[in-house]
Amino acid sequence: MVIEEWKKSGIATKFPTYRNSALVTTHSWQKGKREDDQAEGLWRINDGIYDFTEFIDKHPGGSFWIRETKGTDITEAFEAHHLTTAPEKMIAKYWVRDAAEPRIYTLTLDEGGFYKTLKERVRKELKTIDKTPKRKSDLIHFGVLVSLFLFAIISAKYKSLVALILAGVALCWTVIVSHNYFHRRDNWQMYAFNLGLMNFASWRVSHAMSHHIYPNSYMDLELSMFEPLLCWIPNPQLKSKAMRYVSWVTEPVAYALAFFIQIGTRIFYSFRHTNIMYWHDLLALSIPLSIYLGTGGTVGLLSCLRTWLAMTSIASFSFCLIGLNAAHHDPEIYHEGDTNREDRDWGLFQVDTIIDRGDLKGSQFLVLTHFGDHVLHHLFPTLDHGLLPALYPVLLQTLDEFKGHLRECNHIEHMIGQHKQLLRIEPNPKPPGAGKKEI
Ligand code: HEM
Repeated sequence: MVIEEWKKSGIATKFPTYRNSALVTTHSWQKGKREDDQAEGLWRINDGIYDFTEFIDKHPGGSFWIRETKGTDITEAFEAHHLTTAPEKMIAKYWVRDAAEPRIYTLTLDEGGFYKTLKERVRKELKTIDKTPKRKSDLIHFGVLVSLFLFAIISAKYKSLVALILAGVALCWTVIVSHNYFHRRDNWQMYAFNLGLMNFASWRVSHAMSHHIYPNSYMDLELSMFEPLLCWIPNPQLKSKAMRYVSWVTEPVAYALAFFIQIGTRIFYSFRHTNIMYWHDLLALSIPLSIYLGTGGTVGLLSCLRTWLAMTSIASFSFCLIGLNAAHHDPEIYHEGDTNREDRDWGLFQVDTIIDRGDLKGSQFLVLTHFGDHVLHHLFPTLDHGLLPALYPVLLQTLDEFKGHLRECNHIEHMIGQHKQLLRIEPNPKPPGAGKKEI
């Protein structure tokens, strides 16, 4: 089949099927991936087909990861989620046959390449570094979680706008800090992510399996979910001239409604198509309930609901303001259609799709609440953010050896860059890493 020129991906030989669905959801992404991935109904790692059915409930990281990836190519996800060598040794037992067709993904994970070299060094480094920052992350998570409930109650009881804004910001931070936890084996902290009307299980697909593995490409669900409202891919087939400028106006509305749009889409899709709701979606209701009980029933139910919806909207706005301007969108950053780096290493591709927030470095609180240390987080998503700063020396050394660059800028620069990216339709002719802002 001939692929139209604009549909050619820089990281795969196929235009993803899910992009043709009427409504883009985690379910349509997974369904499309099963059709595209040449995994023969089982699990594919490199050119091998494996049957992990027996292992689903035994997986130390939780059954979700294996169950939800059945029928797909998990090569990069498998590599990025394990720092020990144990999983690699275990898979032989589940091998079924060699795959009939070549892999559709063209990024590499070669021995001696950037990612494998860095991972080996990180594995060694982790044996020696101080692990106490992990406990500090737990405390920060607990602190923002408790404060969101306290501010919500105070806001309803005293009709305080300041407390309402603080409740919204605390909710936004709780959601972002909980993201530190849902990338790992199951734990209680990840459930707090759902307080913002989004769902950690859904985000394990759209964020951990899609965005993290294939950032800024056609396979990145976190890009396609915003289209055509906001479109960062520099391609006139995807964004009309009007849409480029209109997006600057619609953007604040999209920010304020993003959390509601997510749950609305999931409810609609569950009714019309396949259920993608979970019991833990109900956790968000603990907020209005706590407001009601915390005010001793003196505030009416309607008022409790109003406070909850208002703080959720503030949280949604703050979340987008932070998240969409955190790392990935700037004309200097690789997006689908731009010129590729010659070295196709998966880890270098991650580095090329990110400019870190330099203004957050040094503060564990700011890093956790603002998606900081983003390059290292993309490369090693299961590591607590508190451990990442200790890994910069090996990262910088390895990047130097493989002609990669760690780039940094501050929040304002990211906001300007993100808006320029919304306007951009010309592919970047320069290979990644060749621009300014290197450190
Ligand atoms: C899509 C594929 C997979 C994903 C996304 C995944 C994800 C994860 C996660 C998140 C953890 C917990 C890490 C932590 O909290 O530190 C984990 C641990 C683990 N997984 Fe997987 N896993 C996958 C496939 C597999 C397979 C196929 C095997 C072996 C047959 C395996 C074996 C293990 C083992 C032994 C651990 C505990 C030791 C370690 O973290 O290295 N996983 N996995």
